[in-house]
Amino acid sequence: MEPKIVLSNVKKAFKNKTAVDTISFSIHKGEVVAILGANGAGKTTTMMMMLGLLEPTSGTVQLFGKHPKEKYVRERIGAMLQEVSVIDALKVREVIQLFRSYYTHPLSFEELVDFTGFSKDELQKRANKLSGGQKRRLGFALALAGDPEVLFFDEPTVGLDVTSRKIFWDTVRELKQRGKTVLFTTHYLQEADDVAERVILFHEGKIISDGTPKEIKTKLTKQSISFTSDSTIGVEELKEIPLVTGVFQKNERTHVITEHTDEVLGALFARNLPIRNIEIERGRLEDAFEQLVDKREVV
Ligand SMILES: Nc1ncnc2c1ncn2[C@@H]1O[C@H](COP(=O)(O)OP(=O)(O)OP(=O)(O)O)[C@@H](O)[C@H]1O
Repeated sequence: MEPKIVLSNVKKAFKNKTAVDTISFSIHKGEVVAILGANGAGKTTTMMMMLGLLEPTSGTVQLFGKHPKEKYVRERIGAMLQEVSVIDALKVREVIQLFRSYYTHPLSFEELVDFTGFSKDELQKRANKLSGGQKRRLGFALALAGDPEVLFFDEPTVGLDVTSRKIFWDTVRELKQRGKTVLFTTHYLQEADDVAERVILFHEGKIISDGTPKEIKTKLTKQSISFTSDSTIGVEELKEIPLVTGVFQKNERTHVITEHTDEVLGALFARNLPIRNIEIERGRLEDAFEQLVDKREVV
């Protein structure tokens, strides 16, 4: 089956800044994909190019085999961006109905309300009276209004309380069940791990990893032995221990990365190093992420 989204060697440069640097990936029907990265990594710029709101400096973006701006594409995608601007003078109910009217086969009003959890009172509120979280939920309803095949969410849960977050992710799971393709950006590692089956990791405009959360974890988070020490232990000394693949310091703890914890632990003791509070950790996406992007990593 043809991929729904194809980016080929896409680059976006602003005046003196390359926001996205020659990236390529394809996304197929039914995938739920997280674009993960720290602030400024290029996630939003990439999403804007997929939506046809920004043109790449070079390379191509195709949705359904076409340019993102084509009507065929517009009718099949829905998006919720960081800034939700709504028509202030209308009530929530009216905005939702208005958006439904733009599409040939919209989702039913009841379904949209159900998905976004709006109460009767909230539906009567004017859009300009909504809280940040409510606005976001309205943005979600509007993204879904046309019953799109592909959905884009830029930092969807920023500003949502715990309950709204849960409603949102439950809905994304439901959308997946219905065969929808979902792309979302986040810098919450936990969200990517919980919800996405594929994580594309961005760092300084480049893709530095693309795989399942599990693949990322096994690829990157070798086991790590961490400890504290009263006296400074030279990084070089630790790096010299056989089977050690990395050493970094974080929150007063020294982390030694290895796939062979037993042997390395043995070597640490054999050297009589003054280490305390030893912990062995494995495979947290959080750590994988830090290992990838954190300049503090020494090896
Ligand atoms: N219109 C613009 N003009 C100049 N530089 C820009 C523009 N838009 C984005 N940038 C820069 O490009 C880089 C990537 O920005 P982008 O918004 O895509 O990152 P992001 O990963 O989405 O981050 P965030 O989570 O903060 O939204 C940043 O350094 C940003 O300052």
